[in-house]
Amino acid sequence: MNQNVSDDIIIRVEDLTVAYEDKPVLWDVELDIKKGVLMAIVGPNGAGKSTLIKAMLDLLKPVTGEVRFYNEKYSKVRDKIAYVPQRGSVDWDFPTTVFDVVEMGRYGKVGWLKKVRKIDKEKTKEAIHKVEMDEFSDRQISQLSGGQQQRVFLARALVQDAEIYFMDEPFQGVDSKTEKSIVNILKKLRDEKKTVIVVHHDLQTVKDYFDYVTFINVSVIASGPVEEIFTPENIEKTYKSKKATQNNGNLSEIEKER
Ligand SMILES: Nc1ncnc2c1ncn2[C@@H]1O[C@H](COP(=O)(O)OP(=O)(O)OP(=O)(O)O)[C@@H](O)[C@H]1O
Repeated sequence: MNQNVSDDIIIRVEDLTVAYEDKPVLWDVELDIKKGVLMAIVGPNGAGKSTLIKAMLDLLKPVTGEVRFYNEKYSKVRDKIAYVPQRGSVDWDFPTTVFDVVEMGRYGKVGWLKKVRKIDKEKTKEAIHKVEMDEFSDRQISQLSGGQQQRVFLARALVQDAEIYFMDEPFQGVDSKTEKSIVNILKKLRDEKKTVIVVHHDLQTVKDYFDYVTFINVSVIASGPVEEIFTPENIEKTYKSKKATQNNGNLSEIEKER
């Protein structure tokens, strides 16, 4: 293999199969991701998009396969990786302020029991400013709109100064102004040579927002530059496949189908 090409690849997913109980939701996923891409992960409901991200971040144990970042296990490089989970996965009634939630993003750098330094406060303020939430800094998180919650999540990821960002549906439930400003932040990260991987729902905006796309429906259907891969054929293959909807079988039944 061309040395430069392989050097470019910073995330490698090999032969990844993930099941809940004995129901497989990802099957033999193979995926290479290059440094500096802004990539959408696209596929129908239940296709396994969130599961893929969670398995990559060691939040789920795969049946088979492995994921490597910079040729290392996730546990070795976790401080280089930031994750924005789905907004709905968090208890927004927890009594805490915007500033405190964003500052928590620094704990990976500070250590839980150490004192937050001046630099951490400054970085927190800077991230809140980037997502245009300055005036809400002292507000309780229970008193935010959906779009504002999403901005807080984003700031919490930005404050980590990571190299790789995973985001699970960052545009869900936000207005178009917030969506545009989030897209601008993602593009800026890409321009700074960060790698940004986003679970995304809206096929209409893939071409405008992203430069790489991965189509997934239980397995990877296609992955690569948007201009090459975002074709009607691949969209049809991904969305017409009944894999995700019919996939009620167990591991051995799926194996028979192959
Ligand atoms: N904790 C769980 N236990 C059992 N099954 C689960 C669990 N989480 C997800 N699933 C199932 O796994 C499949 C893939 O779910 P996943 O959330 O990864 O899909 P997705 O592509 O992100 O879907 P969506 O676009 O609807 O968010 C679905 O059939 C879902 O019902």
